[in-house]
Amino acid sequence: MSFRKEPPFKHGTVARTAIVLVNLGTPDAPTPKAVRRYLKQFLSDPRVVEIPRAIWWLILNLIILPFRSAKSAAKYASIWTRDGSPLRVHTQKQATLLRGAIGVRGHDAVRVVMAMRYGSPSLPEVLAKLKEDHFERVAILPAYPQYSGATTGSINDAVFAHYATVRNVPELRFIKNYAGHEGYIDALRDSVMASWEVNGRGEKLIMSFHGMPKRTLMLGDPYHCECHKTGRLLAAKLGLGPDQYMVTFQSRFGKAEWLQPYTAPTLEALARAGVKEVDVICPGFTSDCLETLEEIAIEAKHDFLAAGGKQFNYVPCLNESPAWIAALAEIAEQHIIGWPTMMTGPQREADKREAEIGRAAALKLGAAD
Ligand SMILES: C=CC1=C(C)c2cc3[nH]c(cc4nc(cc5[nH]c(cc1n2)c(C)c5CCC(=O)O)C(CCC(=O)O)=C4C)c(C)c3C=C
Ligand SMILES: [Fe+2]
Ligand SMILES: [Fe+2]
Repeated sequence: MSFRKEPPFKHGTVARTAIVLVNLGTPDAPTPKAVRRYLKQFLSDPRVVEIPRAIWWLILNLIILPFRSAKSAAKYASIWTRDGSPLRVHTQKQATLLRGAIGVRGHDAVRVVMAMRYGSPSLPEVLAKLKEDHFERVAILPAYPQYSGATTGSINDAVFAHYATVRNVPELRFIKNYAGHEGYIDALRDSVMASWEVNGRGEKLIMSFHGMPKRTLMLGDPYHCECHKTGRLLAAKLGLGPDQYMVTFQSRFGKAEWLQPYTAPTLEALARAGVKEVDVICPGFTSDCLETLEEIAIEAKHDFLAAGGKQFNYVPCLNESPAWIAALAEIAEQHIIGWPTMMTGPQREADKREAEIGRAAALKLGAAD
């Protein structure tokens, strides 16, 4: 086994801290070719589809990719922006704003970068660049408030796999979840209240989370529980009783049963039962993306209105909301605690002294020039 080439060792280099904001990933373009490439990588991940590999390879390559790529590309085209895929645009902006917010909190030597689990910028390329720039402490911050094996677990796999190819591995921290973090819940509450102010208040607040196969809940994945925790806390912050909100699950993929109740049929049933106005928020998505902008704000809205509903208020994702950026900074800060994050004079001096001691010891051993 050979390892990646280490950057040239230099005594006196300050060990630095980085935060990597990691999101799912998205195609590079809204074209069948780019969507196919993205879906192939995404859906080949055994954390995402837990079907025996040989059988799944046939289904994926002979059925899903040939048929789904063009259909999904058309959907992506309907939400694409001048700057690219909304998911990537928002995640990049969040990383930049988080850098500012964490700096203001006194951690001015911290670098914040974004990476994608699938597609670009890929985790291996981002982690390799941090290594090149001598970041010796790296915190992995998934863009998912609720843990699932298919999302956060898979990010961790990719980080472990990358560092398995590295000789001098940095110190690492992995943020698992923040489904109940007060700053996150407050930011969601602010979004709902802002929508209420502009659109008025619907009869029910639907909190729609991305689904997962039901089987994963039975096998011990905490995702379902964490979604309900977020839902409960958000409802409490808004003063909603149990009959004023619902937690639902969207984006079912494949034929197996997924977590229930499903978002779209629930909305249609509500419309048929006489509910005229709903508010819909997707708290598990921290950036607007295909699943929120197309599946909810376009498709689900259309279906709700077609079933007799009169007003569908889509509450945008947290995106770059100041309350969310502040929450992200707080979450990150709680996890980099104890790491050097400030470029103070004494810190620099201490680093220099430490480097001199190291260099002297290395010289003695004949391991430095
Ligand atoms: C927020 C958490 C997410 C979980 C949990 C999740 C599980 C999961 N997803 C699929 C299949 C697909 N998801 C797709 C898009 C997509 N999924 C998430 C997030 C979660 N997925 C996001 C943010 C997005 C949008 C990406 C974007 O580019 O905007 C897609 C691709 C789109 C499409 O073709 O419909 C698929 C496929 C599975 C199978 C799964 C759990 C097992
Ligand atoms: Fe998904
Ligand atoms: Fe979808």
